[in-house]
Formats: sequence, structure tokens, C-alpha cells
Amino acid sequence: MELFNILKEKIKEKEVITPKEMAIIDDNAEFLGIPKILLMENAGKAVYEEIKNIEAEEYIIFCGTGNNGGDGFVVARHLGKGEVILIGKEGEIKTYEARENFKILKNLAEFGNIKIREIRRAEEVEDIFERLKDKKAVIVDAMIGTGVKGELREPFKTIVDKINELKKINKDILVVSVDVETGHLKSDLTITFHKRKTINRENVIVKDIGIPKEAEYIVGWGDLKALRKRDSNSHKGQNGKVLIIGGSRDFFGAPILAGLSALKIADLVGILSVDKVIDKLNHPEFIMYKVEGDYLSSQHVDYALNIAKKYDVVVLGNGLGANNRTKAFVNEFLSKYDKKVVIDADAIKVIDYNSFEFSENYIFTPHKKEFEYMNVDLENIEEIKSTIVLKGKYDIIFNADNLKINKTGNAGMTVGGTGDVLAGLIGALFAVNEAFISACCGAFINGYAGDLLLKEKGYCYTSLDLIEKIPNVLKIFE
Ligand SMILES: NC(=O)C1=CN([C@@H]2O[C@H](COP(=O)(O)OP(=O)(O)OC[C@H]3O[C@@H](n4cnc5c(N)ncnc54)[C@H](O)[C@@H]3O)[C@@H](O)[C@H]2O)[C@@H](O)CC1
Ligand SMILES: [K+]
Repeated sequence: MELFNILKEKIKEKEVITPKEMAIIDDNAEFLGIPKILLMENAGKAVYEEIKNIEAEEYIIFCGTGNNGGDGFVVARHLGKGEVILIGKEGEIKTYEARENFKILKNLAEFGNIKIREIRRAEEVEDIFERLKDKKAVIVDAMIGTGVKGELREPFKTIVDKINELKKINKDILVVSVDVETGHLKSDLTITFHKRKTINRENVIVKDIGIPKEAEYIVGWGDLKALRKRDSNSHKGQNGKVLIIGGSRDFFGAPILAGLSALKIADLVGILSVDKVIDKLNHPEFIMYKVEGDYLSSQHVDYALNIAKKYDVVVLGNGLGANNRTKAFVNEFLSKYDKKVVIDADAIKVIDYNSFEFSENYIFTPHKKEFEYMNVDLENIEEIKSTIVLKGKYDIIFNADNLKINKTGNAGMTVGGTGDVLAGLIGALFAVNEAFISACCGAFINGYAGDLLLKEKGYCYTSLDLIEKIPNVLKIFE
């Protein structure tokens, strides 16, 4: 944890985050045990606190069918008055926590202070826009929050247009957005939760809703949820093509483990190695690329570059051997190859770090000793555009702008080959995702597979067992 705390100092915390990053934090707060309905309560209360003293004749709360709408239901409950316009049908409300809050509102509506209307089209609220022309009113925008995707669809588009028009003709209309302004709505005030979002506009108040800092640092199911989904009608190769470059006269198992692991997620895996490795393989599931010699060396670089061009990601280093020949190969290959590379094991050991550029296309997966060899200058952490997975009891995953800690895994993971499994796993994720989330999820999945095996078999599981467990972990969190 010592290094983690040092890195926490060095890697400056983001003041503004993307909706996607916020969704990961929300989900990881739940992963830490904080129920979303509690966060929703705090969110709705936070908005209520900001508007409760505003004198108005009417309160109209426009709610979507997502959790942003859920917040709106909570606001209405705390206000104890006003009209809730659900844009959609109750049956379309997407989540448990929003549905529960809608049910509460329906119970309260019987007492008459809170009215509820479910609409499909903007015309159904024509009467409200007529009535508000000369009224002092607060309009709460709980239509869409961080779950926004693409251009604003109907009826939201027309409703936003109508609210903007109403504001133009009546200065006594106050529009308050929950968390994020919906589309082109001209909100007077936005109350956003936990952190300012990149898509927020001016006049934003940030309110704490009880999400602990730790939720920003822990790798949890929120990270897995944010991975690119395997698209069902994809054709061969669309879910990632991974090339393993490794192996040598001394080690031929490592590239196989990395390849088998990658194959659990990617749909094309090649292995490029020396003849002594390739001739031993009888794995029809791999595409093989063979070069003559005991070790990969500089005369193989052009061939490797040629092959690597056809792949999304290269996983470099497993079983490569660490000597002058592989040193020449690795440094020359990396200086000429400008796509994504997972750099593991022996490749980490043979890189010349003096004039080395830590490109954002690289993910390093060192253990403690290899990390020391890398001699990363923590004083200039902003130079480290590459993502580093420092494996240990807790894996620390970081780059110039991000820092997370992964707590899955156990002492059984020290068995040989688990590093190769991790490298292959990260390579497969990296083929179709960004570096940092691939590194976080790879570490999480690998460790969680180990935790499942520990429960089943105690500590004597092997790397092949680990590989077989990967689909189970993905299934649990899909
Ligand atoms: N996730 C959490 O833990 C918490 C979320 N909170 C609230 O939940 C929000 C995120 O909720 P969700 O992820 O459910 O999503 P949202 O409620 O932000 O939006 C999703 C809804 O909007 C619709 N939608 C998305 N893009 C659209 C478009 N372009 N045109 C028309 N409709 C569109 C979707 O069909 C869906 O019904 C946050 O902004 C915040 O307000 C808070 O309750 C705090 C806790
Ligand atoms: K909103």
C-alpha cells in the first residue's frame, strides 16, 4: 500500500469526470456495499435542499425511465407537492431503485398533494405549458442524466424545446437539472452528484451523495460493466485479434498459456515463436508463425512486424528469454511497431529504459522485481502514458492520469504461469477496449478466477485451471 499512497499523491485527482467514469464509480460504490437506492435518496434530497426555499406557485418534475428519473421521484417526495410527469410508462422504468421510488409516489398521490402523469408524447403536456405561461414555477429536469446516449430522442426533444420557449416568455420559470442537463435544455441551475461531469454546462453545484473516495480507487464490477460488449452478430475477428510473441528454446509453455487465456475472450489468436516452440505445439486453435533459431533476435524483427500488422494487439515477452538477442529483438520491434502492446515478463527485463518513450499504446504487467528494473520515475509520473499493472497481493494499476487497486486474487496465484494468463487476458481485452480499463478488468478477472478456484480446490490449482475459470467470471458479471 506504500507505493499506492505515493502514487495517490503524484497522480492528480480528476476534478471533472465523464459520464462513463461516473457510472463506474456508482457501480463500484455498490460493489463496496452501498445500495444504489441509498445514493438515489441522497441525490434526490440534495436537489430538494437546493430548491425547497424557492417560492413558486407550481413545481413540475419531468422524469425519465432511468435512475435520473428515480432521483426526480425522490425530489417530488421531499417537496411533498407538484406534478410528476413520467415520460414513459411505469412498466418501462428501468431499475429497481427507481421503481420503488415511483411506487412510494403513487401511494402518496392518493392524498392529493402530488399528482402523477405518465405520457408518451409532448402534446400530452400542452396544458401545462399553457398554464405556466404566467405562473411562477420550478421545473425539475430529471429526464436524462449520465445514461445519455446519442442525440436527444422524442418526446424529450420537443419537451426540452417547449421548456426553453417557456423560459423565453416567462422570466418566473426556474429550470433545475438533476445531475446533468438533458440535451439542449437551458437550465438555470444544475445540481450534479459527487463530481462535475464533462457534459455539464455553467451554473453547476456539486453535491456529495455519500459515495466514498474508495469507490474511485477500487476495481469492481463497475469496470467490467463498462467493457465493450461482445456484439452478438459480429463476424470472425471483430472481437479482437491477439498475437503472442514469445517463447524460446528454454520456455515454450508461457506463450501457450498466454494464447489459451487470450482465446477465452478474443476470437483470433496467433503465436509467433522459434521453431523449437512451434514444432511442439499441437494447438489447432492458434495460428502459428515460426522463425528459425533458439531465441527471437533482430533478424526476426521485420517478419514479426509484418505479421503483427494483421493483429489488434501484441502480447510480448512470455517465455522470450532475457539475453542480448532477445534484447535486440524487443527494442527494435517496439521502436518500429506503433500499435497496442502488452509488455510482460522477459520483455520488461530487456527494454533499454534510458531513452524509452512510455507510449499510451503499452500496458506493462511487471511483478515487484520487474517494476524495480523499470525504474519508473515517480517524480515525472505525467510522462508515463503507458498503463502499468504492478502485480502483488493487491495489484496497483496506474498511468499518468489514473490509479486503481485490485483486491481480487490470493496466495495461490504465485503458481507458475499466472502472469502469462494475465498477460493474455489483458491482451484480449485491450484488443477492443482502452488500455486502463483493460488492465483493471484483466487483473480483476484473473484474481477473481483464482478466488473461485481457492474456494473449490484450495491452493493447489494450476494456471490451466485459472484459464478455464475465466468464462465463469465473465458470466457472473455479465
Ligand atoms: N447509478 C447510481 O448509482 C446512481 C445514479 N443516479 C442518477 O442516475 C443517473 C444515471 O441513471 P441511468 O444510468 O439509469 O441513466 P439515465 O437515467 O441518465 O438515462 C437513461 C434513460 O434515458 C434514456 N435515454 C438515454 N439517452 C437518450 C437519448 N439520447 N434520448 C432519449 N432518451 C435517452 C434511456 O432510454 C433511459 O431510459 C445519474 O445521472 C443520476 O442522476 C443517482 O441516483 C445516484 C446513484
Ligand atoms: K437531467
